[in-house]
Amino acid sequence: MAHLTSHHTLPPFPEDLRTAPLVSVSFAKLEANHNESSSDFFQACKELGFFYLDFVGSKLGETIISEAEELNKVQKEFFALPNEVKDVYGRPHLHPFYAYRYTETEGKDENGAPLRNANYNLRKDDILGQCERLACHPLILEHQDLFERYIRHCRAAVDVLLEHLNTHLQLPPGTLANLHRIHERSGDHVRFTQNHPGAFSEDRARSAEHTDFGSLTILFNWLGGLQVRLPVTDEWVYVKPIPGSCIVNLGDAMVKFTAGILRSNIHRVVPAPSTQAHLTRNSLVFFTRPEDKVVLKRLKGGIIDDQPQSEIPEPEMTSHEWIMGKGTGRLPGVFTSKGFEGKARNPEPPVPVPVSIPA
Ligand SMILES: O=C(O)CCC(=O)C(=O)O
Ligand SMILES: [Fe+2]
Repeated sequence: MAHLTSHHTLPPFPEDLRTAPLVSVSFAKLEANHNESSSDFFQACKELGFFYLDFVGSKLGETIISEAEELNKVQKEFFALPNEVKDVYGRPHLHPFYAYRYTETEGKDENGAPLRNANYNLRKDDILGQCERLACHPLILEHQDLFERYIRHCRAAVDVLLEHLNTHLQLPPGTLANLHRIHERSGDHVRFTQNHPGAFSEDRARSAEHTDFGSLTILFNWLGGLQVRLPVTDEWVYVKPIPGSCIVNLGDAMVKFTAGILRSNIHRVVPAPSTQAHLTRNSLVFFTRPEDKVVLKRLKGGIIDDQPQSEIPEPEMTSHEWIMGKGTGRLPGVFTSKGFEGKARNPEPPVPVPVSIPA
């Protein structure tokens, strides 16, 4: 059988490693409104906030997989460019968040320059022509059509998930969809990421701990290195990449909308494990966020109304304010279902210093 993905070209994820018990949900079954799959999906959104979305057998899903493989090639090409070329599209001069950013590692390239762990955030509204476009590298423009298709397809998949959530939460029809209309300005974006091999460092791992701050994240990775902290034991465990599936996780906005019914789980990226540790690691992330103007607060209706009221009043922020605050370090700490955690532990330096890269 032809391989849908390039995972088989890489050394396998180690067999003996403890991994996170992510449930696998068939996207084709969700598209067909299969009841049991929909219940499994909702359970996973409440309990761990992370699950595999198996795209095999879905036309849309398999299209997304092949586009992710194409974009993975594009990102490798981008990161291989000379640093001074990438720096043109860097933060903060381009944009405080939708830009290229990096941290230097101890490793050196063939010219003796420090190797960089980096990411490059590319805004949905730039790619779909919904705002004045930020400058981007010509490679991005060359693949305009691929980016556009990828964003529209990921968004179509996200819309299916939002619809199932809406039903389980017993919200009036279209409530979540109306907070995430693709043609409205939002912080949705594609992220390229690259990390070079390096020894595990407790400090670095800790500074990488984060929750995603939007609604739903569609993540493709090819090597291990992603870890989630298990809700009950607080143990950090690896998430094994599965060919044909993406990893979906929920972000802070979904916790706020549902007064804590849904979970935005803490996670981090550490060096790839043993058999894969010598390889440079890439991941491709599509973040969905609520529309910029949406105020992040509990929604009214359905089973959310049965949730207890929070005793500590939280400041109400728009989605845009929340993203920019979290994305640029003005809102330090990790947001969990209990509120902010570890504020003092992870103070992200303010721009323009290159920073470690939370979502
Ligand atoms: O690289 C990964 O596997 C996860 C990346 C991630 O969590 C993020 O960019 O928010
Ligand atoms: Fe993340």
